[in-house]
Amino acid sequence: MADVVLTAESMTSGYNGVAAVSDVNLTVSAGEVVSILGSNGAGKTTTLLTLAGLLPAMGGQVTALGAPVDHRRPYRMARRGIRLVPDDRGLFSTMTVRDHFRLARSTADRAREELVLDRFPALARLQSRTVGLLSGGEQQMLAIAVALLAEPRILMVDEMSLGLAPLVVEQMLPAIRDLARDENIAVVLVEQHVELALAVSDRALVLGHGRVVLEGSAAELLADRDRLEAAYFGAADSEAKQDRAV
Ligand SMILES: Nc1ncnc2c1ncn2[C@@H]1O[C@H](COP(=O)(O)OP(=O)(O)OP(=O)(O)O)[C@@H](O)[C@H]1O
Repeated sequence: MADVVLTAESMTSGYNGVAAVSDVNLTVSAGEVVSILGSNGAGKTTTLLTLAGLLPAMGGQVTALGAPVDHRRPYRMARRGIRLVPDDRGLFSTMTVRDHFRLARSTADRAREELVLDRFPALARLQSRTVGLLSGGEQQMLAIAVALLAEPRILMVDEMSLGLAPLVVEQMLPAIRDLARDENIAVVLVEQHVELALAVSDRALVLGHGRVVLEGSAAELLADRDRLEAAYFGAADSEAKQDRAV
């Protein structure tokens, strides 16, 4: 049986008591890549933050690595091996690449650092560069490298492709898939690049107005583009029609 490491059951969450996502069900196994897709405002980041324990669920249950996710103890979640790379990458712009590695050293030994640098050799050459002078792709590599130093069992990445050149995204997304397979990490991606995300994912779900409007294996979703587009754009279209009717 697949080693399920993350589950959401009827998960509802949002802000100031108002639900932004409702009734999300999800399971992710070790080594699997699952993408959360959907148009702007659909609820992707809210879902990811709730899965990571950074936002409280208003209803339902989230379980990670066999225990309920507890938003009141984010450090405990991190220690248990859950890492989120936020869409702003969570780096310090005036610190160097080496500083970021040093900061993470309490959780990483030298051998782990070598392994991570093998995956992103560009970072080895950029050790003394401050983050503010790195390209977007290099910053993204660093953000993921810092997360990997902690040997995560669940890695969540929010909009990895944000601000990156398409060619860089085409390199980085397969690197994430390889990571999941090689290190048996469960990966949850929030992505706007639907085709590229599906190309590296095992499964995906599409959110519309905070609800799951379509889900399936990446192969199934790619094989039925009409259905995928209807799910993806349907919510936005109906919203535009309502606006025009006013
Ligand atoms: N801090 C917040 N306070 C109140 N409402 C919020 C907050 N963050 C997001 N929202 C609202 O929750 C809904 C879902 O937002 P969310 O950021 O999860 O969507 P998304 O799918 O990630 O969007 P995008 O692709 O544009 O980043 C939106 O209506 C948004 O306005």
